[in-house]
Amino acid sequence: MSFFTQRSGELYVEDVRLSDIAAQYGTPAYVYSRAAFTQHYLAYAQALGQHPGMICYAVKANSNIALLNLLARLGAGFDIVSGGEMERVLTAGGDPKRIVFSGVGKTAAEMAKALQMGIHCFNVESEPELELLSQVAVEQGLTARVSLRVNPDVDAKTHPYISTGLKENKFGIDITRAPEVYRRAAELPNIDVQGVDCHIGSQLTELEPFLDALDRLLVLVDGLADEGIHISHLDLGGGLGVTYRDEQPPAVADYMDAIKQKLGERKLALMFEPGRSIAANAGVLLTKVLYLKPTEEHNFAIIDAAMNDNIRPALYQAWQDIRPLKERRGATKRWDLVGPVCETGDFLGKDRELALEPGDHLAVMSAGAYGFTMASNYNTRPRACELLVDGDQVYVIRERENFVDLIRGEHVIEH
Ligand SMILES: Cc1ncc(COP(=O)(O)O)c(C=O)c1O
Ligand SMILES: N[C@@H](CCCC[NH3+])C(=O)O
Repeated sequence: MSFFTQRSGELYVEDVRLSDIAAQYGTPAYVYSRAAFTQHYLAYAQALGQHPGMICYAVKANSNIALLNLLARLGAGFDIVSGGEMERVLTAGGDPKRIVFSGVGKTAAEMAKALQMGIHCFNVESEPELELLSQVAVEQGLTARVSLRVNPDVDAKTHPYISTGLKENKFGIDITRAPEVYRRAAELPNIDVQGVDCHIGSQLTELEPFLDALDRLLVLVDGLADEGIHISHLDLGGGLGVTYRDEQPPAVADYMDAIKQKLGERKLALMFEPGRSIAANAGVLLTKVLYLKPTEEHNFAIIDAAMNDNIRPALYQAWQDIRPLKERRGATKRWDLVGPVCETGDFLGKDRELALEPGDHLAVMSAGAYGFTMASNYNTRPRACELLVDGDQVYVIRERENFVDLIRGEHVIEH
């Protein structure tokens, strides 16, 4: 069910007309639906059901503290990749015992803080990281619960930039070397080996790569058990895809059922780290048409949102639907929707059949994940505001940046 609906030619989020939001708060603006976030998270929690485990929302997808707080209140855990994300989760009232810490470049300071907070597990991505974690844990007089993130060399069949489980990717420990590293982990001081972690990529639309990876993980888990190294949980990714255009990703319940079935008699808790499938279709980016500039080659519609607000089209040639907030009768044309940034790659959509006039408002759909979190200040553009809709209420969950925000911490030198 979508919480972004068309009623009498106007686009709504829950019970609020998006054109009213654009008029009141201005553009560009990210707008999220509380009901959508809730529903997408609960789909995972319900599919996990009574099976031991945790749904750890991947904070990188959308890290606004209001959203983290909503998820924390629903009982979510969190997958973080930096000390900054940990601070966000804690500020939002997340339970440190429900945090897993992923990422290839954790620093000693980040490890120490995470140990002090008593996080659930470190997903360790290399041998030197494992050695450092042990040292830091000894210094702190604490024990680090760990999973090793193994790289199963499985093709996730997604965009190469968001594939993470191939040998050539920087992520994880080659699965063929994993037993050796587990042996080392088992003998290191202040390290408690708990899990096997695997993440093969994002925006996966087929079950097969997940299940192929799981087969390889289970061979590893069984082999380790034979050596007396007992694994109590699996942390499984990649990320289920979403429908941006016509993709048909598996349903969360089917995905999880298939995984549970493969476990057979093994008593393994299950952890998941979904980001996109919770956040993407819970948000849109509102923008306004500034100018129409038809040329011999292209019809450019210059809009007030740009690649600094949403870099996905520029970075991955990602396609996101672009819809008018009010349907306009009249002749349509194929428009390239381009932003004000001085880059040829600054577009949010190309060849979109729309009837446009200057001043019209548009929504870039499916923008709740990897939208605001990847935004920048390029061209000294303030980052957009973020708004959360709950029924007929609109809440400002992040104010639009101003010039003072943009130069904070900069200094001119005296001579
Ligand atoms: C380790 C890890 N966990 C979780 C995620 C979130 O993935 P997604 O947004 O596809 O659900 C990613 C991103 O690919 C990741 O690398
Ligand atoms: N930022 C990417 C996904 C990266 C997933 C994180 N490993 C996107 O927008 O599709």
